[in-house]
Amino acid sequence: MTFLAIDIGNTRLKWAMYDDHRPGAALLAHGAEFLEHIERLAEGCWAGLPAPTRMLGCVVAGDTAKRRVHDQIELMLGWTLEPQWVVPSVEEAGVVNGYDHPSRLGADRWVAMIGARHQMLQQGPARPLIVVMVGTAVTVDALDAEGNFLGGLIIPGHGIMLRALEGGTAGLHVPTGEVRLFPKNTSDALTSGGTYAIAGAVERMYQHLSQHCGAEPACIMAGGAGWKMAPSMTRPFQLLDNLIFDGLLVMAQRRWG
Ligand SMILES: Nc1ncnc2c1ncn2[C@@H]1O[C@H](COP(=O)(O)OP(=O)(O)O)[C@@H](O)[C@H]1O
Ligand SMILES: CC(C)(COP(=O)(O)O)[C@@H](O)C(=O)NCCC(=O)O
Ligand SMILES: [K+]
Repeated sequence: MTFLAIDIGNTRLKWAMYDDHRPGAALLAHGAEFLEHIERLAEGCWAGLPAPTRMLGCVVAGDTAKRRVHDQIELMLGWTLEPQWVVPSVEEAGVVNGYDHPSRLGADRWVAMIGARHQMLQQGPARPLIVVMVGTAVTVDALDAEGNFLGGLIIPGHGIMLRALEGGTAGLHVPTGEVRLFPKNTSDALTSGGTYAIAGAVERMYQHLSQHCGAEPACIMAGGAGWKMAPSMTRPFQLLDNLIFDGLLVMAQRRWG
């Protein structure tokens, strides 16, 4: 009952193979490729893996990326699975989608919220919840204690912020700096500015949500650049490496039992 989980973001494809399609399944293998290297998967890290029985993925990088992954799956000898991709719905796994147009919500945000709520309920009582994903873009999503997704923020990630500033000015081409409370050079000013812009957005959402719910929210953070944010956060949070995969496992169990 091997299960392949795939998360195609705007920078990298992340994949993980589990021995079953349920939360708590054993991780057999995992990896990440930049999108320009998707064509390496079949001959590279997927070669020699056991054939997965099922596959569930989420993709925000567009249909071309999805088709390129289908091509890699077709190249795999003995793999006969039907790839399935998450489409955000009105309700799934105890999370209610409050977006104006539920299917226009990023599939990665939907999966991450379902994974995060499941994690929280494993650890203790239901609380309001903030889900932060620090990838190409940064998303800060809010759920009340009942599992209603109230809405969320989208802001540029570290890389996009820096490239936008470099592209829009003459004097901001500098190496990466350090995060400082009072930056005294351009490199540190840019690195600190980006980091505190993200931390500040999370702090604001924390205030909105605790005021709205009258309770202190839990905060779960994930994404390739999550570790960069960890020292600069203003509230308690939990950093989860496999949040999207956790969400895909919850959804897979509900689909296939
Ligand atoms: N080892 C790494 N490889 C790639 N990106 C990294 C790495 N460490 C940190 N990052 C940062 O993480 C971001 C990509 O994170 P990821 O979660 O893969 O994004 P996405 O889901 O949007 O593809 C990049 O913008 C980069 O700044
Ligand atoms: C906000 C995102 C670009 C984040 O993408 P990522 O940083 O994970 O590559 C993605 O979730 C997306 O394209 N969302 C669709 C629009 C929305 O969620 O409103
Ligand atoms: K992502």
